[in-house]
Amino acid sequence: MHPTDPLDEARAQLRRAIDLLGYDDHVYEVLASPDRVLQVRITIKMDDGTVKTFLGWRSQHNSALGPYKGGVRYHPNVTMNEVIALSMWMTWKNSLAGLPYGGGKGGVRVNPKILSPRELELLSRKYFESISDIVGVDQDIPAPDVYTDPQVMSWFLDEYNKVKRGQFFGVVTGKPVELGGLNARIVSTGYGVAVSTRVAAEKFLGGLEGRTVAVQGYGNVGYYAAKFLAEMGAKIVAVSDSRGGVYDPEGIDPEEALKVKRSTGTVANYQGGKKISTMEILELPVDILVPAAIEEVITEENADRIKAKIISEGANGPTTTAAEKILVKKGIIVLPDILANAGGVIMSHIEWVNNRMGGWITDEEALNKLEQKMVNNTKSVITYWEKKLKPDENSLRDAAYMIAVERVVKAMKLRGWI
Ligand SMILES: NC(=O)C1=CN([C@@H]2O[C@H](COP(=O)(O)OP(=O)(O)OC[C@H]3O[C@@H](n4cnc5c(N)ncnc54)[C@H](O)[C@@H]3O)[C@@H](O)[C@H]2O)C=CC1
Ligand SMILES: O=C(O)CCC(=O)C(=O)O
Repeated sequence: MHPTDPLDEARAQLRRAIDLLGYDDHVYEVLASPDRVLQVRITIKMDDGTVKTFLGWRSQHNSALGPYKGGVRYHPNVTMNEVIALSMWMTWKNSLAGLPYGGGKGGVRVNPKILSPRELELLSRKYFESISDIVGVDQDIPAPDVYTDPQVMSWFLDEYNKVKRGQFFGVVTGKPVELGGLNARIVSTGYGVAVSTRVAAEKFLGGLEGRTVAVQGYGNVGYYAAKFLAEMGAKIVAVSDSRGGVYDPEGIDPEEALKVKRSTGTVANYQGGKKISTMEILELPVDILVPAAIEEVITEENADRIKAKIISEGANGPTTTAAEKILVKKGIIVLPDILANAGGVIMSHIEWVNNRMGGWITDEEALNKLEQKMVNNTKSVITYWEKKLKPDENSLRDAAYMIAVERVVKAMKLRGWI
């Protein structure tokens, strides 16, 4: 599925940061592998009476800064190495965001779209029961990722509370409001992408007003990124999902595109404009490109044909290391995933703190906090890049990684681990 193993990509990024920071090889060795990966077998009885087995994983990469934190992905192609890579990216994302969390991630190799609601519930409960010994409010806190949502989080929470015989509402985030979640969590990753993009557009494009945007992937992150970017004055001209996309230079209404996706299964049926493939969307003549679907879509093969001036990574790992070298040469600004899509986990942290305090923060307060953090973090990464690196040789990812890795290494040293 991936041109290269995502774990190789994650390690190449780490290697680069370690070299730029001038750290010894042993620091790379410590961080190149997760602390622990648990593989679980999930067997369920399907509605038709057959018995099916699925594999799942929870990878805990590093906990120097705090409990492991990161989402759970349900996808037919997910692999253990992908989950490990995603958990490593969580370590850097949480560190860069200044959150008191380490990095973790989970995955189940399944196509949830073909499961009945009962089958999905059983699978979710069994997965969480199987990992319940290594997760916990102060240990490892899962959340939603691709094809998991607040309902799945509710089953996770309930299963954990049954197994542990208690009321541990902070064991997962991204829950429905009735179970201690925040409505703001749903919009938070896409909102964060939009805020970070706005800051970058102000700096590099003279503003966001009227700037054209293409969004690949129209799920939680892609839709809300499109919605908020449009509200901030940008013009959405292309959207796509796994079944295809649409390009209309006259502009696309994000709400209408969502309605079309909900009623027909894909945004490709949006009326007007022209149909495009989900890979063609990456090469359109737009100001801003938001990959918000899966890993490794911007590669050595297509990087040279990318015309956007800013790429804002809603997805985790959409750009390969080889592709990024080409983009840097072309002067394209890449807002790296660990910066641009941190809004979700920042909001998760607000939810977790609120659960632990028995608090009642409002969505408005939570979104204001999120906006502030995204603005400050984006500005800090850009300033670091301008002051300490060579913008014609180094990417913003280099700057983001250096800040993030340095914090983790300092914490490991303080704790006497290295
Ligand atoms: N949900 C969250 O809070 C966060 C998600 N992310 C990342 O954002 C990305 C998207 O996640 P969500 O929006 O949560 O997932 P989602 O399940 O809500 O949506 C995924 C979207 O991607 C599309 N898609 C799947 N395969 C595709 C392909 N090959 N080409 C084009 N589109 C494809 C799907 O049709 C769907 O529209 C993932 O990389 C995820 O790890 C990152 C940070 C937080
Ligand atoms: O909110 C969380 O903890 C999960 C976020 C996540 O999985 C991600 O940022 O990729």
